[in-house]
Amino acid sequence: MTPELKAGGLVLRALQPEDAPAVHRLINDWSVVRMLSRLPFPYPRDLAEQWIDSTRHDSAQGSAHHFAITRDGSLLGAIGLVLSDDRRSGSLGYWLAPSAWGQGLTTQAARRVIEWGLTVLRLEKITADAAQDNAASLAVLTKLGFAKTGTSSRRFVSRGQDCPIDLLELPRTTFLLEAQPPTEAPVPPAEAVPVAMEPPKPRTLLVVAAALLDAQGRILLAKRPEGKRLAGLWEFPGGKVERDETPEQALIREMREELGLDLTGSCLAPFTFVSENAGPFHLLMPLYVVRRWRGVPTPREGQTLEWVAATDLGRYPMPDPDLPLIPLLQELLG
Ligand SMILES: Nc1nc2c([nH]c(=O)n2[C@H]2C[C@H](O)[C@@H](COP(=O)(O)OP(=O)(O)OP(=O)(O)O)O2)c(=O)[nH]1
Repeated sequence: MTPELKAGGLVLRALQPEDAPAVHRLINDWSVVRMLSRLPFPYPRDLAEQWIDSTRHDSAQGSAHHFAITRDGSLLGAIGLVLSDDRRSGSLGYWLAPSAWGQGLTTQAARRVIEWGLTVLRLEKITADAAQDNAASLAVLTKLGFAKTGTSSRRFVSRGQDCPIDLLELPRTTFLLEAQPPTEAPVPPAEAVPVAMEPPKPRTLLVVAAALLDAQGRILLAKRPEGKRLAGLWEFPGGKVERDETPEQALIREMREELGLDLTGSCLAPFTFVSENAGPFHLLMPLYVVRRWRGVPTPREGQTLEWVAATDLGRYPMPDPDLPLIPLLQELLG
């Protein structure tokens, strides 16, 4: 299913039948239609209804995800990812009403959809194309890190002619490596910065996490909320170790802040650790196994919580560094 995503002040959500009048009004504009290859001009009202229906069907099948781009409840445009048959790549398409142009909104919406596609859907790359005279769209794609892979030509129904198009591609690694570091990542003290102008080394981020186990041996996973880095991915509850904390103190604090649990006096059994390149930083994450605590896990930071059997862990999209933990936990709990 197509989730709701947040991007700055924008809400990206599945299209609804009630959107048809607004979709029709906004697309039925020469400056929009002339850049969309398959649509006629004038754009008939029933095509808007048919298109919305088809997006809902695609979403149920998982073959494509189309989002209405909305701000304060008003529809401004749409953006979508059509997946390849093997579901390893997605083709990005979008349109925005002229009244919303020039505010960076397409870039904002596209960045969030791309991030979601590359992390939650685990796509390997995103492709896109644009008419060569669509300078605004090509600028957006370049800003997002897309690189031109070739050219082609396509029939534009509204223009009644074949037009040259640029083909572009954004590999998963490019996008994830260019992601901004989290704002609260520790900054090395000034005296530790070498004077020589060497390229900056990846910073190591120390994060503690817990595999909380219930009486049936299920593990508590938390889905990262919209607005955070890696939103929509499932993780082991935990967080960054502050400068003056031990990992165990940090874990006790995080469990209280995130889940309302009291772990003081509980056995915090070190299980294993992750040491992985996580894009903008290097992640060092000890994982503790915890079977006893006081309180009932309650999502206090907008997360979604689920108790998951070890055998089902693979069904929950997780950050890359967590993947090796899955077979280890399955072995522990098998
Ligand atoms: N808690 C947790 N974090 C993980 C896991 N896997 C993984 O890559 N991480 C990353 C995501 C974050 O970049 C970082 C955890 O930091 P955090 O949860 O305290 O902070 P955050 O980025 O959510 O953001 P913020 O609260 O500082 O805004 O470690 C995991 O299984 N559990």
